[in-house]
Amino acid sequence: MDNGATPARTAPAAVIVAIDGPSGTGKSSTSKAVAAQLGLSYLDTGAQYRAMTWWMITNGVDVSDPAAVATAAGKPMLVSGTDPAAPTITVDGADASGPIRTQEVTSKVSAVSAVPEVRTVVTELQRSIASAAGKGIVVEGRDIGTTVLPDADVKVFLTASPEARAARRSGELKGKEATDVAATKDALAKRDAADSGRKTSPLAKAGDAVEVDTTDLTLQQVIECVVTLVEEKRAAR
Ligand SMILES: Nc1ncnc2c1ncn2[C@@H]1O[C@H](COP(=O)(O)OP(=O)(O)OP(=O)(O)O)[C@@H](O)[C@H]1O
Ligand SMILES: Nc1ccn([C@H]2C[C@H](O)[C@@H](COP(=O)(O)O)O2)c(=O)n1
Repeated sequence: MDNGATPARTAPAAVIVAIDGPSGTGKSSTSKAVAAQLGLSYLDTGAQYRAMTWWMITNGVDVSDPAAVATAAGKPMLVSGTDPAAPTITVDGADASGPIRTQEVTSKVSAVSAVPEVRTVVTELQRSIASAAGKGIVVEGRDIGTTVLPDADVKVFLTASPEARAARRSGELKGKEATDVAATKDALAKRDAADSGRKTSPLAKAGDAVEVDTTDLTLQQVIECVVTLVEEKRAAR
């Protein structure tokens, strides 16, 4: 600009970050912290599938019957709040953040989320939330980089050894439900097998995702790694 005028400042383009991986690899903790640090929105897509499952259970839908689940898939109204400091999820206006974390929902969510009609409804919702996030968003789940947001700017696939994941989860559950590491490891393995083995958008690493093994990393190190990937991407634009 050579006319002496101050160049107009343009807002940085929205950045879309997809974080996928098996259960207990640190997706939620990492995604929330990265979003908060970078001023982005945050979406927990697992919470949406859990909310759908909770609605099915409380409305008497037989979750072992894919046809019944498919018929009901469009009925609940799911709303996700995307503030990383206080993410929320409501179903038909009711706060579902507590009920979706019960053992019953955890044991049934893989069956419900395997039903293609459920995935169609939830995927559409996820895309509309991502496209409305003005500054950008960190979206975590199982199929974000492969299916929901295949054009995401940054894709990360988190992994960790089964032992590390079970130990992390057992630590969380102490005094509440199960505390047995072996049982937790078993339950995680079962859920991962179901999530990876389903036909429609299974848990998978996108070809262009950066894989980060978090087994021997602290949560802070994982957060820094993802923040760096996002900053590098922004700098290269
Ligand atoms: N790198 C890490 N080192 C140690 N503990 C960690 C690390 N990352 C996450 N954790 C802890 O592990 C537990 C599981 O993490 P988190 O809920 O973020 O995983 P997740 O991948 O989102 O799991 P899920 O898919 O089941 O929701 C939490 O208690 C979290 O604090
Ligand atoms: N994008 C996603 C996110 C989650 N799911 C399913 C599979 C998980 O077992 C379940 C609960 O997720 P979590 O809260 O453990 O992250 O939801 C999926 O199919 N696709």
